[in-house]
Amino acid sequence: MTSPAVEFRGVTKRFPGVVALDDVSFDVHAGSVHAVCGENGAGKSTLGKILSGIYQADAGEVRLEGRPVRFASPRDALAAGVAMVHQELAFCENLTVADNLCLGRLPSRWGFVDRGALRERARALLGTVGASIDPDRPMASLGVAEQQVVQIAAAVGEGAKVVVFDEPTSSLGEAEAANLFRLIDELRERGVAILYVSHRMPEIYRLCDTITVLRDGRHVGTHPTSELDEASLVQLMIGRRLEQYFPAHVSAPRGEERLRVEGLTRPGHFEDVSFTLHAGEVLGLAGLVGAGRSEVAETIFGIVPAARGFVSVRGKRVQIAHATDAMAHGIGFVPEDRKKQGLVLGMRTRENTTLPTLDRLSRFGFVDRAAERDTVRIYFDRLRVKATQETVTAALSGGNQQKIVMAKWLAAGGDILILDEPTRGVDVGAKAEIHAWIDKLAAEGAAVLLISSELPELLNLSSRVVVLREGRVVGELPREAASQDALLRMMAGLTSEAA
Ligand SMILES: Nc1ncnc2c1ncn2[C@@H]1O[C@H](COP(=O)(O)OP(=O)(O)OP(=O)(O)O)[C@@H](O)[C@H]1O
Repeated sequence: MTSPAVEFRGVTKRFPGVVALDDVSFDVHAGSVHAVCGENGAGKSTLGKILSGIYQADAGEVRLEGRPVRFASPRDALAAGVAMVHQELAFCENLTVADNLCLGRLPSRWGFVDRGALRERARALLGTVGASIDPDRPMASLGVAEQQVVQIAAAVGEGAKVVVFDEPTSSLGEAEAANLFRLIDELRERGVAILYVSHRMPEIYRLCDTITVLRDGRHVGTHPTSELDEASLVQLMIGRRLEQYFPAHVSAPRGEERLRVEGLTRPGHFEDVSFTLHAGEVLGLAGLVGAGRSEVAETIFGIVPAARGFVSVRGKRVQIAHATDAMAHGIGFVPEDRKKQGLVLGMRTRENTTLPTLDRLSRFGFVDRAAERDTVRIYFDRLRVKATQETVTAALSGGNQQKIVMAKWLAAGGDILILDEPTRGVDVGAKAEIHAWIDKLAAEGAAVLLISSELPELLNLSSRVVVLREGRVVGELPREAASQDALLRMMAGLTSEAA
């Protein structure tokens, strides 16, 4: 019998104060897509990083086709046939697509790089994954989906036998995700073994043949997908049953107008955007990637000013030139890109959580540390943040960082909340908690503007959905009329522009 493509044997990895992986053993087979599931901080990314040479295990062994391997770097792993597809730019940004695809084996003639041959090789590689990206484009000009396609082409070009994907769809729209799934199916057909880390249930069930669950760094089971239904999977991950993903709505009558946006325009990003947001409602903002949703949110919060248009808060026109102006008007903002806008990664989790709240927690100019700790404890417990209050935020897993951004704005208690992809990268238990929280906030009178690429999330939580396409508002649907299909058609421009 042939050996499995990958065998993890007793793999253990410690970071200061935490055992990220504790004696993990399981096999991954060639020609299969193998999901790795678990709560935030369970050790999923760490496992992928050990396999692809970014981290080294403290104990245990990884075997590739039966042979023990120990990679000192991603380059080592790639040479042995293991590639990782990253969410963030993993390439040299200022080089072209072709340079990046052929790094390490640049074709040369008489001592010079042969640009023509380079371009041809890159084009051929991109062709193998059905992509028609111009090889001369600088990497930095590519969107996330295109960058991933280039990474997959590079992996195929290197003859990778194992490819690790870590939450690859978290920044993709529906169409881009569908394209990625097609490519992953093709990799499987070629006999590649795929390790697939994700929190998104539908895609795990769409793609994966086998599911491994980690909890607190320990292996709690490996099962064929066909033998593990969703409820059992969730129970394995979080150690308890989860009754519902979406809360039963606590209905709140629509109250006074809190926010009005009129003719808001940032040329090249969005044009003439108008809507109102009322107390007690969750207003969904839908659109494809690039439709301008996040840009509108950033402008309302004062991160990038508008060229034209007005914002009114509680019936009065206001000038919001900086985030501090927005906060003074009771606006809170959970941004899409937590690393750039949501968190100071070098700070402790406690400090990040109470940044907007320090005034309230201070007396005579001194922060009341006990009150600060109590506040933080409440939100960390409810969101089940897996870190101490003193942990440096950079050391947290991605999902736990997202929970800190949520905790920060929930603690700040503004009555207008803009949430841009609030559950991105968050595990299923905390996701349900955040959903219930959004619903409760609205029931208690907050006005919530919700941006989410996960349509079920948007549809279940919003009382109305405004649709943006190419920077313009193209329609509005009340909850009763907003089906996934109707929204997708509107987002893609396949329907009349009815309001
Ligand atoms: N470089 C690091 N330094 C210190 N601690 C780390 C580091 N990387 C990970 N950890 C810790 O190891 C544990 C596992 O993290 P890991 O990123 O593997 O989790 P995960 O399952 O991928 O979570 P998520 O779903 O949130 O991405 C966490 O407690 C995390 O804080």
